[in-house]
Amino acid sequence: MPQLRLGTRGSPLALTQAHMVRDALCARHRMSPDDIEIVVVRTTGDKVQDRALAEIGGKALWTKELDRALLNEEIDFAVHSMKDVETIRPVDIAIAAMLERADVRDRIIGAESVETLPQNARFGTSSPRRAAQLRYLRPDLSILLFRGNVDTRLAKLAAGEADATMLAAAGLERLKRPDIGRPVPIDTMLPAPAQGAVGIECRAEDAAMRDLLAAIDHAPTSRCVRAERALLAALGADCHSPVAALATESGSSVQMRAMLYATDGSERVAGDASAGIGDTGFAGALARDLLNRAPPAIRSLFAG
Ligand SMILES: NCc1[nH]cc(CCC(=O)O)c1CC(=O)O
Repeated sequence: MPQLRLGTRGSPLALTQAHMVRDALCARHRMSPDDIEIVVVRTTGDKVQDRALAEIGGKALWTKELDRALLNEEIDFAVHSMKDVETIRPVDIAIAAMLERADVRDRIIGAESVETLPQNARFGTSSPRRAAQLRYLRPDLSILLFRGNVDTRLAKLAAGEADATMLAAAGLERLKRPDIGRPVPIDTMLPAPAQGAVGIECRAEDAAMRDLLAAIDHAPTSRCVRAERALLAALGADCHSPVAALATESGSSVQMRAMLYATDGSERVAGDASAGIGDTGFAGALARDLLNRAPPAIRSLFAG
């Protein structure tokens, strides 16, 4: 009899991540996999595949249905790619743990590098961040809307719908396809905030669940991803904003690099900051610094 119900989206990547979380809990708490039932919940983002996400309007495309299942006690905890989790969460839902972050880079598929893409190549992506970064570096490219899960996008590429695309290395690794494409250096494409991190949420009041999950939390990942999310919050940004940010820890300090782009990639503003580990204010300060220096075309994108 399963005692805990784990909610997840049904994509192959989401299911893989759900199994990683189940394995981590079993290893840590000496539970058996039979104790954790995996419950697939279909989200709006899964149902609507043919339009740009920004166009669908509405928020919480990847989480709303899972949030509802959590609050209705149909599931006890939910697994997400932290990159897809809204900046502002319902107060009665807690991000209780994160697994150790994987490779944070993007991988380019269909070309060796951004620099060596043929002139005027067709680049498939539906990420406003990737589109803006590519337009900034390579204004000649034509950017095409490319949605769907990892396999769908690879199939579209194979069918010649675009010359190249980009996917997160973390997703490819978890799907056991780590050799597809080439990694793009961080200096060329700074990743999305929270890229590569898997997060686990539960009801804020569920102290027993929070304790179980806290035991599998990877603290450096949690701190870095929370700092990146604090930057987004201070910017008034969400996962559809053309923002790149990466926090990393070394020794007793944390560094963050961040970039804001104009949607058309015509301009960008970059900044970095460092602080002692555990500093909670430095990301907000970096956000304000970026907004102060941002040209109007960028500042107008952010509500912060
Ligand atoms: N927005 C889709 C999404 N959300 C998380 C990942 C990959 C895994 C991760 O970054 O943690 C992806 C696919 C991609 O960007 O290639």
